[in-house]
Amino acid sequence: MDLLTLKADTAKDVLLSAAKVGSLLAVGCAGAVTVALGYSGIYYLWMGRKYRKLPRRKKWMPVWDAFDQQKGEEAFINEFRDPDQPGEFQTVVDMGPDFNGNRIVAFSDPETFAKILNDTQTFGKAPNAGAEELIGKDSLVMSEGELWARQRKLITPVFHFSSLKAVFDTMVDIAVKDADDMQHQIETSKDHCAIRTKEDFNALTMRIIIACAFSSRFDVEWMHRAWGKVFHSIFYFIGRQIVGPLWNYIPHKDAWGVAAVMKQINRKVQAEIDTRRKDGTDTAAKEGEGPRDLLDLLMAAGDEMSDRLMIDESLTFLSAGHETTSSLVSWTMYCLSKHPDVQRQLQEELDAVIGDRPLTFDDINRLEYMKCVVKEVLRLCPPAPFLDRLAKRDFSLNGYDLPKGTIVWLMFHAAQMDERYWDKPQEFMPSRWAEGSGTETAAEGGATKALRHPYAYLPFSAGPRNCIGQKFAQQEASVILASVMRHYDVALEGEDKVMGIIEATMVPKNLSLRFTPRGTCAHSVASGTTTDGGA
Ligand code: HEM
Repeated sequence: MDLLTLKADTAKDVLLSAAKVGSLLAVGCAGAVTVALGYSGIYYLWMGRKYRKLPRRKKWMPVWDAFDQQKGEEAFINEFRDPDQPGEFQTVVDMGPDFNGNRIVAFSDPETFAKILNDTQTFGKAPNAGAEELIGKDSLVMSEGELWARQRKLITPVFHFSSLKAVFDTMVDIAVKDADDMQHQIETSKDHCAIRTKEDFNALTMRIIIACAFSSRFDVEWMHRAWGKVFHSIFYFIGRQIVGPLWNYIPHKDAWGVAAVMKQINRKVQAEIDTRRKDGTDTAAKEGEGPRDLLDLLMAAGDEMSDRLMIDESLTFLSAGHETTSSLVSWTMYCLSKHPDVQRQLQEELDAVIGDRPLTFDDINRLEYMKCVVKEVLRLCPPAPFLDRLAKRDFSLNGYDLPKGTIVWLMFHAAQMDERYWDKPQEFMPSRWAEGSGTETAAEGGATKALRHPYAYLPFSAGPRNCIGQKFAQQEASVILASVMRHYDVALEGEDKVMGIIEATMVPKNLSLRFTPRGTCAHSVASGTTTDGGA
């Protein structure tokens, strides 16, 4: 009996002590969190005084935009319009704090873009924990300083003219096969049309990058679904910024789910590189037996590149190489569906330049009107509407002295829509790019109109860190457009509910397009908005 009482007393004591320790820990943690929050608050207010002279955005916290995706990119940039001159944009706006506490300041004028993009000592890449994990912090896109410079030098030849020429036939084969699939759908559907959405163009550009960069060695359907999961999950990237690596262990599809998919993608790319090493195909490419694809070129680029870097660059090709181009193709098809006369002019050019024979590499350069159409789409609906940079030291811009740690946003889309630099910026006018129209920038070899500024048009950014894959993307978009538009008309399916929203790029939400053989569908090319320049 005594023994039992003793045992019960001991158990009670243990429970009481555990409860005491527990409450002490809870109080300790709460205290630590309060002190940390208090300290951050004071620090934030202290730093905030450095931004007080800046014009503030009406809705101050950019954080809410991430949760408020439905309003679309156009509504977002319209908030920056100058209230007194609605055709122009405010050149500088204090956006408020980012998720990690850094203050965001948005700039919208070309002069400032030029200063920021060419000063890599002051403005570095902005931190993006999720993206770093996805494509590696040492990859060309994410790295900085000497590591970046070395990689840029090594990778530049991968996108040389000769490489683009080498992958041209592969691009054409895949685009033609897709156009043939459309024909099959048209013949078998009761409406005699083929329907395409943004997802379909996404699968197509994924197929092309997997063929050009990895000799079709990955399962396209799987890769398309896997990247789709990652890109559609904005909360993964927000969660990683706020919570850090612990976010990857939270049992939710936008946390652990995305982290697991990214690991699988990584493993597949690693396995492909290992296989090439084992089979000796990397050595064959190095010894001049002819590289088959972009990964071979990368592996032949030099022994300086570790396996890890090779994987990171391959992941960059896969991610940057399909989502951006599919946005460009989707937006172009959308604009053509809204402007039947532009569509007709493009088709007439395709007939005149290519006729009935297969598309060749030289044709792409001769399709002048198509180039104008693509340039205009990149101005009006840019897949990369803005960029961010982190200030590595104190800086002065637009008459404001701002501190190290500021995140600067470069609002390319705003400058591309600003009346100070563009005639009727709201209108889709491919003809503004025609030679002799006076609107080409100096960088493109044309005359610079007083109205224009070379940094008022930056779909691929500019300066040392401009897009290395821009020629590849333009070639790919041209091949797809030529292969489809020479045979089919495009029209919107149903009402126009399309709006640009930001995922990994700016994508057309609610896009559904109807393709019919040329001239067979009265409402496709014969109706709709009528002018090059219509609203
Ligand atoms: C329409 C298609 C594309 C658009 C609009 C686009 C846009 C951009 C932009 C704006 C940047 C600058 C990013 C920054 O500085 O933060 C960039 C960088 C980059 N892009 Fe593209 N891109 C496209 C297609 C491609 C393709 C097809 C590839 C590769 C296959 C590619 C690979 C890269 C790489 C590696 C960088 C980083 C360059 C560096 O930091 O040195 N891009 N792109």
